Amino acid sequence: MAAKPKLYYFHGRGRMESIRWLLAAAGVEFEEEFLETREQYEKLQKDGCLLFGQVPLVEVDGMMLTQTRFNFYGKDLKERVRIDMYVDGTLDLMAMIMLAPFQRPEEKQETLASILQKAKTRYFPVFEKILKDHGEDFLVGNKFSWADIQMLEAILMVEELNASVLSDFPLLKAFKTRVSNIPTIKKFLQPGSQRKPPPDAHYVDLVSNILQF
Ligand SMILES: N[C@@H](CCC(=O)N[C@@H](CS)C(=O)NCC(=O)O)C(=O)O
Repeated sequence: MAAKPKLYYFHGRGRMESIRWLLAAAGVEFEEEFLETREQYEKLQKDGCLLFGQVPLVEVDGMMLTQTRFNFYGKDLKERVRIDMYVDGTLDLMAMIMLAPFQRPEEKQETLASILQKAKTRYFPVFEKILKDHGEDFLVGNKFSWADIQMLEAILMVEELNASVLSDFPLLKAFKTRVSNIPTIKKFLQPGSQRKPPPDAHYVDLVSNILQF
């Protein structure tokens, strides 16, 4: 049996969390090595594991993968293009939320308010309309895909900023319930899974120290 994929990242969400979501949704078990020191990060670099000198790093069957994306990936090119567009859109939204904790406290509140506004006016209306227009259960091809996994991750991140953010988006609300109840996802959402909590001050300090910014 092939060894479990091994994930190298900080003990927090960041850019690894979407990969954790994807593996969890696929029912793939994985191991994690958490970066706690600058030395661990430098060793990965010295050993040539980090193509662009960056984490996330995923080790699968002896291959060292960065820029990591896995497949839940549509039946043809047209579906894949749509999945890519939706994934990249939600990733832009999530990246803003991901980076906010690294800002100075006086900027942070303003940034979070602006992210929330963008979620409500730029991103969620698009996905609400997609669901309304095709009337299907999932975003692409009436089949559970990477776009759905990441949409749910994004919804939950935005709800951490404002719990009632979906009140004007009934189809997204129903989508959230539907996807959350897929058995592998349901398991990942339960306490004790490898899902990580929102970043706290300790996480922010740790990442800033290891990456030296
Ligand atoms: N496009 C890359 C971006 C990776 C990235 O920005 N990683 C950050 C940590 S979350 C990093 O390693 N920064 C160190 C650096 O760029 O020197 C991906 O998604 O994997």
